[in-house]
Amino acid sequence: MATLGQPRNFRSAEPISLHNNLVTSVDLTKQQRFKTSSLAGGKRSFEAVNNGAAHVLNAHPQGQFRASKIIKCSPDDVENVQIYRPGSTPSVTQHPLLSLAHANYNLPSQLVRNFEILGVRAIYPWQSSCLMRSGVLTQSKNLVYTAPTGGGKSLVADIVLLKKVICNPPKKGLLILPYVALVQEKTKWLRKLAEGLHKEEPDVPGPKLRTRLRDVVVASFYGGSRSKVTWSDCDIAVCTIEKANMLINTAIEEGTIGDLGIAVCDELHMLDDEHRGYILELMLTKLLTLQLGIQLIGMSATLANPEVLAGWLEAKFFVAKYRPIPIHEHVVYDNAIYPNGILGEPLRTASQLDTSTQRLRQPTRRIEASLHQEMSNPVTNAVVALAVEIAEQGYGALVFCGSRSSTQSIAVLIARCLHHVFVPSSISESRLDALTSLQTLPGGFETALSETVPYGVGFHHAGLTAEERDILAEAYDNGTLKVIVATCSLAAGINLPARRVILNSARMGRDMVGPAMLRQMRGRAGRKGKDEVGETYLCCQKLELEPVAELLEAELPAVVSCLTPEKRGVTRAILEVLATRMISTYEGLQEYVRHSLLWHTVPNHKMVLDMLDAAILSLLKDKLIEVSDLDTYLPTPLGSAIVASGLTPEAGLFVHADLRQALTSFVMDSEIHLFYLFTPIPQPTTGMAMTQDVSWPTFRNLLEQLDDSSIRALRLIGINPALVNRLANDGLDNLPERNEEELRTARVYRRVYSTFALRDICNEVPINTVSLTYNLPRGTIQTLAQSCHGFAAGMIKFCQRMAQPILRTPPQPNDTIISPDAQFIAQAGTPFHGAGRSELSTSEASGFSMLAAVLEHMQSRLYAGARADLLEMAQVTFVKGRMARLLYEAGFKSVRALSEADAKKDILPIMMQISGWKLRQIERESNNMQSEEGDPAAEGNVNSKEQIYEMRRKKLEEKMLRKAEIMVRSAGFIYEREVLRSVDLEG
Ligand SMILES: Nc1ncnc2c1ncn2[C@@H]1O[C@H](COP(=O)(O)OP(=O)(O)OP(=O)(O)O)[C@@H](O)[C@H]1O
Repeated sequence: MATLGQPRNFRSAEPISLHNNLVTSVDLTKQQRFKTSSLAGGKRSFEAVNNGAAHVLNAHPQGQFRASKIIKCSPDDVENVQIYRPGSTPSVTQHPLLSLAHANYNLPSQLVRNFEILGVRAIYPWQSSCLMRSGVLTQSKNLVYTAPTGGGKSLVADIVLLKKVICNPPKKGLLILPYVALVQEKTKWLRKLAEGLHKEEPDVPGPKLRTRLRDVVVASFYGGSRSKVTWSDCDIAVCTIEKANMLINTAIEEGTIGDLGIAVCDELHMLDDEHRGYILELMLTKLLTLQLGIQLIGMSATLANPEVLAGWLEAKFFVAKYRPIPIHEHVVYDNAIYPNGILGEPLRTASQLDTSTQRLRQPTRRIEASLHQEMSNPVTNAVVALAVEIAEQGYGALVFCGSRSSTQSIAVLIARCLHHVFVPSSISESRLDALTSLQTLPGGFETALSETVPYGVGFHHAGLTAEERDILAEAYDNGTLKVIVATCSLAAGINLPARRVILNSARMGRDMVGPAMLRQMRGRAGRKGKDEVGETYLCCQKLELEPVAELLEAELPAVVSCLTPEKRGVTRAILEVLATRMISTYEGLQEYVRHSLLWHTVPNHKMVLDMLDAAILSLLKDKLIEVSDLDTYLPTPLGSAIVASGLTPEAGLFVHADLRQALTSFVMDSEIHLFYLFTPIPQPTTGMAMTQDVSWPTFRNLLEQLDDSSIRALRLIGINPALVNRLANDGLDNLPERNEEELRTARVYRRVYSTFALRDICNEVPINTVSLTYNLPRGTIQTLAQSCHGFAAGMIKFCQRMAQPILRTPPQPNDTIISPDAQFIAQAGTPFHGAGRSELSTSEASGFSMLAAVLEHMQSRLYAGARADLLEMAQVTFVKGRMARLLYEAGFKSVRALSEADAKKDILPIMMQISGWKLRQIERESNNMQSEEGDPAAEGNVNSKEQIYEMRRKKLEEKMLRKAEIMVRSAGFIYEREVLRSVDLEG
């Protein structure tokens, strides 16, 4: 007989006993005893609901929609997750080194306390060995390490990073992560860990050394971030890969790179990511080449060759196999569940299932076929049944789907099956709260969520806005939602309470997921501190068994360099080190490539040196670098502008051509030309928006609505309205992209299409309308607006650099060797040679300076999403686009006026006006809820639809009032700041 630990939320207070370890999830759910007063309906017992369902399955399709039952069929059934025992971890009394307070770690006591507050009372033995044995904490050695997902890797890096930054006051730390969501999550976590921690730093310079204590500042840096914190203001910068590279470039150029004490790179396997891995490599190679003693830490759960990467990073390496919560894996097909690896042998091939031992052929459980048309597909039937089963027990399920549309449809099915599950009123209220938060988002919300969230189900994909995704992820994290159906956007590194991870097929889009992604997805199950049990179910069609079995057995591929000629090459890397003035000689460049992963993994070093020569030549040809009179390499203003704005050389040349054209014939009487210059150029790394297909009929309609000067601007940019007309009439999808010229043309048309969407956002068109007009998801539109913000900042920098003369530092004594090819070019007297040649004419430089000023003005409009007259107001929290306009029209034309407003009397009515459509939605939903649950009178204390509506309207009003109060306070702060600034200026 086994007993359960204290269950969460839905569970009875009494531990439930399991007979012979065979009690099923359904049995457990039947034993649930809790009183509820659900907003949605009556108080029928589980049995009543369940039995009733059998008889009237199709009579009330909405109310009686049921997930299929899962039935035990093997005596070895260990499916009931409750009987799994998490592996035990030795205690601090057994092993004193497992306490972070141990003198060997020499950590500030406040840091140890903060870890304890966050649930880390003892570290795992492998974490302790990794910290001590590698000398990483005591001797600042570089380290590459790997441990299974959820094995506690981040914690090791957190300790090293924080210790380094706190105990070496002048030093800063950099934490590099691949995704914005991870950057945000990690920033919050590190801020909690750094609470109450101080750095000692010199107070006033002088003969007497006086010090003061200063808080540790953790800041995040990512494209589209609105944070004003700079590198110099923070101690720990948590960044995406691209932002980290830009910070490092700036620090090298400004001579402050010596302040960097440690760089931690999480998800190190991203090195071989097709689009972004090479940036990680060229960045780490810079830090290695500098030889400044910057400590490098790299980690990942999916590294096949950590020793190679450790060799490259001059690091110790450490491999851990420990996972505090083991994951129990299953394969599901044809409505049958098979364990993978848990009953002995893992599943090696598909045929093994049919021909091998009885033990493996026999599924442990079966899922009844569904009578519902919507679940006739066995994969859908299994996914829904498995998710509903665990949600009914009160635990979290994370379901991964291959496409955005399937996340939504599966979530709706799961939610329909959960209609009958009763939940405590506190939970149903927090679900309604989450729904209200979604409904009050200024960018609108995905209405299908109102079918799922009240039943504890959400879906999550890149088509939703960031705010929607945040609300859903938070609601799932705090137990309000029990199921999240997501694309792989939620796969990497995220810490969520998923007891059960379910894969709705092993495909993401058209392709099979790779072994690394599969591990990442499955690794979301059973995370310490979030849940004590983890299990995964990979559901597939029978036809797919062979590739699925291969996938399950596949070894992780070795991480390789993306700087090879057939991938990204070394041109960008070489331009960056020259443009930041880190290197100026051929010898220096050779030294740089010798520090690359490419050099460490490609046996043919001559090939790497040839690549270097080819890159130098191509940069010279494109006039991005030049050879000085002293035979060193220098960046041209263009090369320097490209690096400062974070572009690739190729994208930089494209932008430069556009900007030069804008200088010669800028159409000032239309905004379209300016918006075009702010639209990120279509390339894979700039996000989904750039790769979307153009709807030619929409393009034609948009052109037809333009005035003459806008058409003139577009013609100058390269748009031919007759061609758009033809494409729209012929019903063609895309322009051909067979050669350079065609590629450029297609790029210009796609970019202009995005420009229209951007113009609409800045002209206060609601995001919903923009989404409908361009047939793009709201999340994509939001990503476009956000990436434009970063791109615009890059364009301004680009123009400023083009307007600045390049500072020429005197060469060092040994800085005289240039590559043989470059020498040849120099001797042949090509126009690339000689200082000053590439400097721009004064008129061109002042043209760029003017352009920078104009772009700077437009950047504020982009930021605000509002027209020029509303810019001041749009600085206020929650005042964006349409809200700014309504306040303006109601007489609040300045920040000062808003700061003096009465939140309840003046602002709340305006906010409720904006929420008119939300009220209508609430009304519709209240009607539905009431009618779905039958006759309220018969059910006793069920709320009437008016009561439901009124309750939700009040909630909405309360929420709006809170927002209005924040708005007025924020206006007050801004006004005060302005007054202080003007006093300063006068002073
Ligand atoms: N020693 C510990 N004691 C208690 N909880 C821990 C310990 N180490 C890590 N955890 C917790 O375990 C969870 C997973 O840890 P962490 O995120 O560090 O794993 P990871 O190996 O980096 O995972 P992934 O590869 O999936 O990103 C977190 O909630 C973390 O706080």
